[in-house]
Amino acid sequence: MTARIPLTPLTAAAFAPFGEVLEASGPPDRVINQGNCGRFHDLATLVAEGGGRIGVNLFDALPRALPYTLDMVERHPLGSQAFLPMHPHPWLVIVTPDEGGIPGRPQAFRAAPGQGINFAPGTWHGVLTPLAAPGLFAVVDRIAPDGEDPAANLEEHWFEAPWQVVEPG
Ligand SMILES: NC(=O)N[C@@H](O)C(=O)O
Ligand code: NI
Repeated sequence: MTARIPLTPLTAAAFAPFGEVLEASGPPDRVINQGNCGRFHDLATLVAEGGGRIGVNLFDALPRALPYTLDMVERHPLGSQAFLPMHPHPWLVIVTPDEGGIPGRPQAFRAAPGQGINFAPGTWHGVLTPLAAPGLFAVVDRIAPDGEDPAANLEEHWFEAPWQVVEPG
């Protein structure tokens, strides 16, 4: 029997050990543009160490279906990574704690439409996982310096036995 990970709602509190949730909830930090816009200010801690710099990318990812087979997680020791959906659908965010350099039990969150996330450096996570098309995201992460070994900022862990991310209940 494959180990099952039930989906839970994405909240800032639950995600806090792994990074930040970016969402326009509650009153804005600032009202700008002659009162026509609410600014939710400075929501993510962006990190690019080791000679890298912060950059903005677009990811167009194929949608996945539930139950979702999680066979690998990865992490980026030198930089943060933010996933900002450019679509109105729920999507999947998977993280695990680090247990002496090895991923622990995964946690799977259903991100609501309008919720983005920022992984702190070194956070074990599943790769970008939309649940509907278009799987279009802005991704703000570390751009490596020319000539850097791709392994410098990408560590992968393949599970001996995959996990199944399932609907709760
Ligand atoms: N490989 C890449 O740029 N994306 C991954 O880091 C990911 O988390 O999707
Ligand atoms: Ni990543």
